[in-house]
Amino acid sequence: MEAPHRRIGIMGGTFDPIHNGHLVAASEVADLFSLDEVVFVPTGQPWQKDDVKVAPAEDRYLMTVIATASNPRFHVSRVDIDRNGPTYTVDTLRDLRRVYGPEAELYFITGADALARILSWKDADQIFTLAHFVGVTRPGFELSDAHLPADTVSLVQVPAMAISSTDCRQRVAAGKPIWYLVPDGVVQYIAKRHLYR
Ligand SMILES: Nc1ncnc2c1ncn2[C@@H]1O[C@H](COP(=O)(O)OP(=O)(O)OP(=O)(O)O)[C@@H](O)[C@H]1O
Ligand SMILES: O=C(O)c1ccc[n+]([C@@H]2O[C@H](COP(=O)([O-])O)[C@@H](O)[C@H]2O)c1
Repeated sequence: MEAPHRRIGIMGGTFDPIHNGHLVAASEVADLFSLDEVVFVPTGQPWQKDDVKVAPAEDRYLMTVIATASNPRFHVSRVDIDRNGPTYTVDTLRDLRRVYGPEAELYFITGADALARILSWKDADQIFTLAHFVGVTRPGFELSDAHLPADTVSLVQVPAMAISSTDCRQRVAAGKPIWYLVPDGVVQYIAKRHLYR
């Protein structure tokens, strides 16, 4: 009997830093869609965040590795940080298709805020042909697919985590704790590397 196609979740993000909202969303989608694995893909140059100071890609990559290390189904890909130039999801999906092969089923996970802006992404008309998209709820944002082509996106509810990377960075800058908003190893990595001060 033929082996079933592998189902791969893709969680793209700037992860500056990665927080428990990202991890809960990935874990919940993995369960709901019976994913074999979820690959976290830190951005190289997030062009829509050009006006924001972003931590070095290697720091964001290492924090993502630390945060996902204990979950055997979670992996981290360097495709976006190793590609030169601005990060476009159309490139991410093509690169990961090469990694996982033609038979793999790809599920790209986005929060409600990212999904709302998705038509501003490069080659937005093509990205929906390269993966299935899963939009997840996020406190403070409305989850909708009314602006998107039919049957390309699934909308799912995930446990509400009112956490953002922006808030984590601001808390560190203000000397406030980020324990339990991000994994312990990420708190320690941020302190060790003096990030966000
Ligand atoms: N608390 C959350 N719940 C659900 N999805 C989230 C949450 N935080 C981020 N996401 C989603 O994770 C992906 C990556 O997000 P990103 O790394 O930009 O984090 P962020 O918290 O939105 O960062 P920032 O505050 O710096 O903009 C996006 O699709 C985003 O919508
Ligand atoms: O392809 C694009 O043009 C594009 C524009 C903005 C964001 N994205 C992707 O959306 C994901 C979340 O991005 P961000 O900036 O909210 O951290 C991440 O995988 C980005 O590469 C993609």
